[in-house]
Amino acid sequence: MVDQSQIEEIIKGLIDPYLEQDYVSCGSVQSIEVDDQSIVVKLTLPYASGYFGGGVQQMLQGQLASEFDDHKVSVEVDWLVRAQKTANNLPGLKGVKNIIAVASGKGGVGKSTTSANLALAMKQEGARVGLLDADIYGPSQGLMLGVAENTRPETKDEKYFIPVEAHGLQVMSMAFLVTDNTPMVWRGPMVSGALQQLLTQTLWDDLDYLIIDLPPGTGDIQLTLSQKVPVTASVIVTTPQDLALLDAKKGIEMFKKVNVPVLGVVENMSTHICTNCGHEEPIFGEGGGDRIAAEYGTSLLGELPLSLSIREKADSGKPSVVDDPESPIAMMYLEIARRSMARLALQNQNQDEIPVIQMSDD
Ligand SMILES: Nc1ncnc2c1ncn2[C@@H]1O[C@H](COP(=O)(O)OP(=O)(O)OP(=O)(O)O)[C@@H](O)[C@H]1O
Repeated sequence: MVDQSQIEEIIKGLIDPYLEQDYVSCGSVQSIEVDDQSIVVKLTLPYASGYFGGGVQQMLQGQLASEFDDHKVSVEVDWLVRAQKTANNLPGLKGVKNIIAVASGKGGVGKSTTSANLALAMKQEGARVGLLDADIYGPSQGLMLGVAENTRPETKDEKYFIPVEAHGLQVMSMAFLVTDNTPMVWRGPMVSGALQQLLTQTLWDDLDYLIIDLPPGTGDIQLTLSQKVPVTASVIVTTPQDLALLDAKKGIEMFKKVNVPVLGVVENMSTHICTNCGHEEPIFGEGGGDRIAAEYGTSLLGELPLSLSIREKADSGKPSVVDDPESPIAMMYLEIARRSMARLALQNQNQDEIPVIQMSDD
C-alpha cells in the first residue's frame, strides 16, 4: 500500500524556481488521496502560474506515475493569489488584492516600459491585472498600451471611474483626465491627493495585482505616495550606469524608510545586442543591479538588454509581451513577473528576514 508520506517525499523533491522552495514547505499541497488503485494530488501555487503550473503538473504527474506504476495517478495544479498585508497596515483597496509600486531613482530608465510589460506578463500567466499610470510628469501608459488619444474613462453614478481596458489590463491614468494644457503647477502639489482620489474612485474589478507606475525620483511626491497608498510591495527599475544605480539605492532606501518591502531590482538596458551580428556587450558596465540587490538584501529580478524591438514595440502601443509573446525578450519579462509574484506571495512568510537598514535623517 502506498503511503501518503512517500508521495509527500516526491513532492518535496520539486523546488519551485521562483519561490525557491519545495511545494510542501510553501504550503501548496491541498490534498493527497491514496487508495489501492489511485493517487490524486492537488497543488495550489500562491502566484499566477496558469502557464508555468502546467509544467509543474506534467513533471509531478510523470514522476509519480513512474514511481507508482501500479496506480492511476492524477495531479491537478491550480493557483490562487492571496491579498498580502499592506505596508503600514493601511486598509486595502476595494477590488484589489495586491498593489505593486514600480519606481526608479531617475527618469528615462525604462520604468514605464517595464511596468507595462510586467503587467502584461502577469496577465499572461492568468492573473487579473490593473495598471495605474501615476507618472504625472510624463504619463505614457496610454500610448504604450495603444489606448486611443483622447480616451476618457466612463463613469458610474458620476462618482466612480471605470478603468479603460487595454490588452486585457484595467488601465487608469491621470492622462485620461487632464489635457496637455493642464498647468504643471497644478500637477505638482496636488499629485498625491489627486492620485489617491484616482486610485480610490476607480472601480477596479477583482484584481490580483495592481501595478502603479510611479513618477520617477525619490522626492516628496514618491514618499507621500508610498506612505498613503496601501501598497504591498515595490519594484525598482534601474540602468547599470553608476549614477542611475546611486539613484536606485535612494529608491530602495525610500521604500525601506516607509516600510514598503522591495521585491527586487530590474536592470534595464543592461547590455547592448548588436542588431547585425547578435554580439552582446555590457556597454554601461556589468553587474550593477546584482551588487545593489546584494548590498540591500533584495534580489535582482532580471536584466533586460538595450533593444530596438523593446523600444519600437512599446512606442507603437503593443509592448513586446503582447506583440511577440514567444520572443526571448517576452520570456525575460515573464521570468521577472513570476519572480515578482512569487516573492510577493512569500512576503509575510519572510517578514522577519527583511533586513533593517539604518537611515540617516536627511
Ligand atoms: N530595454 C530597452 N531597450 C531600448 N529602449 C528602451 C528599453 N526600455 C525602455 N526603452 C525606451 O526608452 C524610452 C524611455 O522609457 P520609459 O518611458 O519606459 O522610461 P521611464 O523611466 O518611464 O521614463 P520617465 O521617467 O520619463 O517616465 C522609451 O522610448 C522606451 O521605449
